[in-house]
Amino acid sequence: MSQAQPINSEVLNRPLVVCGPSGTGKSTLLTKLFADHPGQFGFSVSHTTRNPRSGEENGKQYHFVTRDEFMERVGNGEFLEWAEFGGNCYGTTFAALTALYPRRCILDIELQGVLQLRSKASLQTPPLDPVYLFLAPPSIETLKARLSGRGTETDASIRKRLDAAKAEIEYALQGKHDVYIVNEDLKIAGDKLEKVAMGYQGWKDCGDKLPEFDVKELE
Ligand SMILES: Nc1ncnc2c1ncn2[C@@H]1O[C@H](COP(=O)(O)OP(=O)(O)OP(=O)(O)O)[C@@H](O)[C@H]1O
Repeated sequence: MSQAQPINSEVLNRPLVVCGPSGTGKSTLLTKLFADHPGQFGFSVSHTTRNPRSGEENGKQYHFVTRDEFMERVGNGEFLEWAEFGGNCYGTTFAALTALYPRRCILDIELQGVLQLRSKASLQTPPLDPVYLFLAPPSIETLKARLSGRGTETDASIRKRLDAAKAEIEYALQGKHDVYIVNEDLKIAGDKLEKVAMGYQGWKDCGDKLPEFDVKELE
């Protein structure tokens, strides 16, 4: 990707929401994007009710809060998305996003978070206008191979991820994202992600057509 292409500065104010099934390659591609553009992008610091682990600092890895404080913030409508896992609450506040300015905020959130963000973003003052990007595997077979090939998951965890992948792909097939990128070749997908994330000219139309997935293969 040529660095000489003009950057559309308006689009950089729009949070970039990177969606896609676990194992598609989100972390791989985002790590490269951040390394290629230091200081350009920011990840928000989430709130959690879980206890800090040794070495964790309040405000750095997480904002550590009590359940009462968390629920008060929920009641105040401060979260763009939140969920409870394993007895603890985790969530992203709108304030955590705006704190990143002028860096472009990148969110890597799951379907539940995307749905919450969709219903709340336009109600903010000023309204948030996220760009929703779906990173797709080239096929379900490849997704399964990448998940098991990573060597980080137990069989149970792979099963859970494939169930979630089914919902993610079914939602993507409804055509609700702004851009779709198929991660077949890392270099090609990385160049497209860079174009979208940097708001380079033509970013809206650089995406791919979704492969014809048979989601039954995920059952
Ligand atoms: N284009 C590609 N070609 C071949 N292998 C790839 C490609 N993209 C990613 N991989 C490999 O697939 C595996 C899954 O990638 P990665 O961990 O980035 O997925 P992820 O979407 O971030 O998953 P999670 O949401 O679980 O963190 C990794 O082992 C990675 O090296």
